[in-house]
Amino acid sequence: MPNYAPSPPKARRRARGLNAPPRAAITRRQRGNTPRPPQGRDVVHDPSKCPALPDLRPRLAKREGAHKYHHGHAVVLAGGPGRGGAGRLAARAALRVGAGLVTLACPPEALAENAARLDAIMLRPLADAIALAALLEDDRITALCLGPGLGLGAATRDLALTALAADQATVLDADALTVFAADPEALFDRARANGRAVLTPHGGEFARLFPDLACRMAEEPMDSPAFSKVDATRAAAARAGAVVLFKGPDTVIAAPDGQLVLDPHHRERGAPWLATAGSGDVLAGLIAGLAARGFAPFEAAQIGTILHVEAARRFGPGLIAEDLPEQIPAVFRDLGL
Ligand SMILES: NC(=O)C1=CN([C@@H]2O[C@H](COP(=O)(O)OP(=O)(O)OC[C@H]3O[C@@H](n4cnc5c(N)ncnc54)[C@H](O)[C@@H]3O)[C@@H](O)[C@H]2O)[C@@H](O)CC1
Ligand SMILES: Nc1ncnc2c1ncn2[C@@H]1O[C@H](COP(=O)(O)OP(=O)(O)O)[C@@H](O)[C@H]1O
Repeated sequence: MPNYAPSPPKARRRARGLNAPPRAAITRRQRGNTPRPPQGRDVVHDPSKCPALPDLRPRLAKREGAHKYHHGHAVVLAGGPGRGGAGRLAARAALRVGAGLVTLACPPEALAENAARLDAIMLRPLADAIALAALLEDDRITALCLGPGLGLGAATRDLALTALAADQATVLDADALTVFAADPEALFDRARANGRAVLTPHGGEFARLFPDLACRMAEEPMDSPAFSKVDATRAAAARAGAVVLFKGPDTVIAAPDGQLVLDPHHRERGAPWLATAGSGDVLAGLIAGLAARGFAPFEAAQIGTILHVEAARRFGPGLIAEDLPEQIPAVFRDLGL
């Protein structure tokens, strides 16, 4: 059971290392005497106005006269019987965000369960990594999402490595990250070669893939400035050769080339109702859907994060993960699409 009693300062700092609070809550002493302002390629959006969204309006709109394949085909891998909910949430999000087609690929024994739950989302049996490699030879498939509900066995590892050997943009989340805890370099080698991967860890997953960076974030600064979530995310992206979206109330997104954005919402426009099971699966699906539509991985991660928070804020209290994809049409309407 989590302990909500006031914690002693050291334990509180350690907790912050894995899921840092907004920087406003970090004292000057914790940051060290020379906090590093955003520099170089850092981009920090206006938190209250989300200026990125109006700019994106024409690009998020569906082109007149285009057919479904012009908007890309996202494939989401789902888990076995009884474990398909996470994949279905991701697939629903990918479809709502505008991918022209979305296919849920699941172990053959889970077909009946998924068939009973899906209509607009297509369904396909996928036995193993060999079958995935064959599926991804179809170059009309433009993005892949895997991890939610997949489990922590060798099969998930094989699926992730196979996905990254293909040409599609690939979003890896949840079990597809945790399964590499013992040898993250195996994941990073393939992600670097792929060049179009997005990793979406929460604090626990980040610490499994980048334990040294998580430890540095948790350390009390002595003589040098504190190592922040921004620093850690940038270092992680460079190491992994992938876009890293480090989730939380203060989401940070970094690309391997040093580009970095903070979630524009995290201070004035927070969405604490997002702390609910499955909301991360929806985010992974939104990013995959946007990547399928042709957005570059770093951009898909940014836009997906913004739409995710806007959808949560639009629904408000009582939000559960299923509600998020259903809010996307309203968010699009708010944008004037
Ligand atoms: N509706 C569904 O079908 C859902 C399925 N899910 C799937 O269930 C499987 C296992 O999920 P788990 O929740 O057990 O795995 P997690 O890796 O999320 O949680 C395991 C442990 O990690 C730590 N942790 C979790 N979130 C953290 C955070 N933000 N910061 C720091 N530490 C954190 C906690 O100690 C937790 O006990 C995954 O495949 C996942 O995709 C979940 O996404 C929830 C919803
Ligand atoms: N307190 C919070 N405020 C805002 N967003 C949050 C908060 N807690 C979690 N989130 C967001 O909710 C999502 C949770 O994802 P994740 O931890 O992967 O959950 P799950 O595995 O259950 O899907 C992430 O996008 C994260 O940024």
